Amino acid sequence: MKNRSTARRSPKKSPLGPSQTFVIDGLTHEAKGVARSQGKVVFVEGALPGETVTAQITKFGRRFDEAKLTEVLQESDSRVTPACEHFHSCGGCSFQHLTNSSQLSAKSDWLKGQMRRVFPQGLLESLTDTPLEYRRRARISVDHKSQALKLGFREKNSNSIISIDQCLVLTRGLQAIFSSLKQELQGSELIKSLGHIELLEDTKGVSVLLRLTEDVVDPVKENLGKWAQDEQVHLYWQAPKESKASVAREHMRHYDLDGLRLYYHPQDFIQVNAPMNEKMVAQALGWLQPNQNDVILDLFCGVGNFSLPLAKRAKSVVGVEVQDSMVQAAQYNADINKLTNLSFVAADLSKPVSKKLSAEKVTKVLLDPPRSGAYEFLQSIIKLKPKQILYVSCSASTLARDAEYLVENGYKVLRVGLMDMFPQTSHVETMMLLQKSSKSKGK
Ligand SMILES: C[S@@+](CC[C@H](N)C(=O)[O-])C[C@H]1O[C@@H](n2cnc3c(N)ncnc32)[C@H](O)[C@@H]1O
Ligand code: SF4
Repeated sequence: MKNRSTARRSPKKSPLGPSQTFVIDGLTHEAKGVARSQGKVVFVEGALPGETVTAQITKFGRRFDEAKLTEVLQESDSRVTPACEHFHSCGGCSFQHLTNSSQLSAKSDWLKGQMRRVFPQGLLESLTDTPLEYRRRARISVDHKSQALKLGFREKNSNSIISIDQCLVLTRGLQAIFSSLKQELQGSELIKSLGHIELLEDTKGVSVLLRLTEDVVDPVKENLGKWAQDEQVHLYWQAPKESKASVAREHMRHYDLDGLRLYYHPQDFIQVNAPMNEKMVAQALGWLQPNQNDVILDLFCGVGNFSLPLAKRAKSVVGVEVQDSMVQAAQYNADINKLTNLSFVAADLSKPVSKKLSAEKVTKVLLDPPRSGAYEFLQSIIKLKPKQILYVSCSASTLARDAEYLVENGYKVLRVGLMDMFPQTSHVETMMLLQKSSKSKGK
């Protein structure tokens, strides 16, 4: 089976051209306005459909050019003043100049386009929650090149770090800790030994992980320890040679979901938007309708975010995950929540899995792969002949590719839902329910 590529070639860099006027008639999913000039497409960052703007070409390409917005001559009704003062320079958000409803319709139009082959007539459902203060995890970069302390995020279209004072998509708890930490680190010796900082907020509280690039003497650590005590924050230190911080069982993090408690290492994957995660898991349960006859495979299961809620309702669940440590955390979560119909397997799903994943016939499969999708494992899923497949995806293009393969192999797309897990950014989370069509029984 050949992996079908979804990549697009970028145009070559060129010096700025003269300012030109463009009429914008579309929007890419990365929030670039689309214009046409002398038969060629031009992407204008920051411009919106319906607007007339002036912009300078920054990159000339064979198929399309890219331009930098200089002035909006005629403004769209969907344009708003970005809530965050860093929006124009920070690479974290791309949609803050659009009203929330226009962001959602732009994402929805884009998703419909991606789904046109597998769900041509289908009505897209959508799940939303608060547009700001939703991120419970952030990775803060540290700039060592500048004299003044620079803690922040990557600049738009660049690798440079810009200093951030307040990030409005972070939970309130993380916003407060970020500014307090920034103050605390002013003039601290620690800065020169810091790779990056990870902020995290969950049911247990707020924590700060410091990735060290060189060893630090105890008094320096103790100073920050005092700050952490005052702020009631848990500190984790990742030593220079560690690929993951060493964390004792009692210092594992946890979050609550569906009446369950899920433990995880502070550097394990968890869904970053807690309210949306609750809604997403509830929707997955509503669409998949697990019942006492169901044997369910939860692929790319992490620490059991879907597996445990499914196991509360199904006959049995098997979770599969590549990282051994997450498999152990997932098994611990099953045990501590007293779920005995749930087991976990460590396996790399980008390769054929030699072991049998379930002793019983699998009736339903849930999969939630990383951005690259699950193309390599689709054949194995088809062989299991599940009645239903629920695909959760953070990349609509790989989802569309994988869904096409499943449709070619006897599945029908019943429902597609957009989940606005990352408001203000161009990222879209999607859920798709597929059912084995009755015609494909022999396959
Ligand atoms: C998008 S996360 C979803 C995790 C979980 N379903 C959740 O909701 O928290 C994808 C997960 O797939 C795992 N993963 C990535 N590549 C994998 C592979 N090749 N085989 C199995 N698991 C993989 C990651 O470690 C991560 O836990
Ligand atoms: S990621 Fe944070 S700092 Fe950056 S633009 Fe978005 S809200 Fe502002």
